[in-house]
Amino acid sequence: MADKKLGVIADDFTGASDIAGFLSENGLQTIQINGVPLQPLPNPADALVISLKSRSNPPREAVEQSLQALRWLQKNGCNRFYFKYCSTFDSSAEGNIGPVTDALLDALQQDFTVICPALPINGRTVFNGYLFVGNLLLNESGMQNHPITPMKDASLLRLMDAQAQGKTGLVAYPEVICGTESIKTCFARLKAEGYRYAVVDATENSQLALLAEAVKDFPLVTGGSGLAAYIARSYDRQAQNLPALIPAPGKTVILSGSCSLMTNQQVNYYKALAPSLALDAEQALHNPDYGDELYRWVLAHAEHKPAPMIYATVEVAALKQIQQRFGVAQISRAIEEVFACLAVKLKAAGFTNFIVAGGETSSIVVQRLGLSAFYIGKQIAPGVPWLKTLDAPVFLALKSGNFGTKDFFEVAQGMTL
Ligand SMILES: Nc1ncnc2c1ncn2[C@@H]1O[C@H](COP(=O)(O)OP(=O)(O)OP(=O)(O)O)[C@@H](O)[C@H]1O
Ligand SMILES: O=C(O)[C@@H](O)C(=O)CO
Repeated sequence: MADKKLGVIADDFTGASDIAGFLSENGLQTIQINGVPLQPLPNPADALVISLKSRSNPPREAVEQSLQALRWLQKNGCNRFYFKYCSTFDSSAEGNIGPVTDALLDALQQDFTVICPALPINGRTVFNGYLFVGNLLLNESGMQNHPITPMKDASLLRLMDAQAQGKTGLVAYPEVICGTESIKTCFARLKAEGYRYAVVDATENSQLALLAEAVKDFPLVTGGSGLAAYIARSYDRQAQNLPALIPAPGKTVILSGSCSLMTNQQVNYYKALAPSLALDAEQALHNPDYGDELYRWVLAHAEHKPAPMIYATVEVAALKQIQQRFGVAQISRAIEEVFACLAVKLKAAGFTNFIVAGGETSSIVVQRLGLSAFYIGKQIAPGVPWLKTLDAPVFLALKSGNFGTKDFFEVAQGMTL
């Protein structure tokens, strides 16, 4: 077990840094990589996390990218794999989680795996196969209004049945709490009955610890970052001391492209502390000079402490209006594009610390910054570590939409050296 190198395929960049943060905090030397590299990584690691931007892609593209990632991880010594998706099971109408899971199972010549998005520390729990956010069902939690992947059903069994080739069964709470052997017996029964995936209930970390033990010999596990933390613990490494990876003081910017409930609170809180500018959706779509205008505004406020913020974040009613007016895909892409161009210009102007909110937004920003890979630093909030690029003093915090408390942007900057 201890000699198995873990290869993670994450379907977005905030999700990748989420799992990388938990692996690292629980003792695994972890490197997060931007996409599928062209060459091997020289740096030693217990876990390699490939960040893809495949969550909202057409399923065929997501499958292709995930298989490329798998092949690269295999070539680079990984012999145990984790498909990381969102703890709120974010998937498009067609759904990518099912097809990618099927493709990875086939490539690894396996016929069974688990589905476990639970992340209790951030309020994501699974009971009787239903996914909860706090005490609300997923489809009543605000996630039903997600800009790109609205989640209208909380049943993980139904969601998987709609997306995947095989049958999905359940390992229910009473069987989980009986312990690892009980979970393994359920797996054996489900396999014998022709099920290909087992949704596993988990309402607390203690159940994730039992599950981590039960999947010890699985070549492929799928889930959120909660289970991964316990898989890392089972490697029995010493937890790492990470203070060196807190960013040095430097020019900092906050780019918020998330419209989640929590990001709305974080943006509102931060607006009272620092210069902030709302990104205008229409300008993003129609004004080719808009990125330059935002760039000049950020430069004019570069010395302010705490750092300036550009935000596209709006509440759900405004978001719906904007989407109806311009089209969901068009406006999402246009806004992401503006953030990406802005980040590139700011890096060229000497900005070193980027705090980005939103998975799609973070993914495009990091892709365009062209940073190859990252060491994992301290967690600012559960699931959001500071990242430092392998080869330059550039630091990133990639915040998943609903992660962090309302003072997240302030707390992140308070951690600089
Ligand atoms: N004002 C807006 N109008 C329309 N679309 C917007 C607006 N602001 C942001 N968006 C788009 O909404 C999407 C938000 O997705 P993103 O993944 O970045 O955030 P999130 O879903 O909250 O984060 P996560 O996936 O980490 O939970 C992006 O494509 C972004 O461009
Ligand atoms: O699992 C989560 O909630 C996050 O890491 C994520 O994937 C958000 O994009």
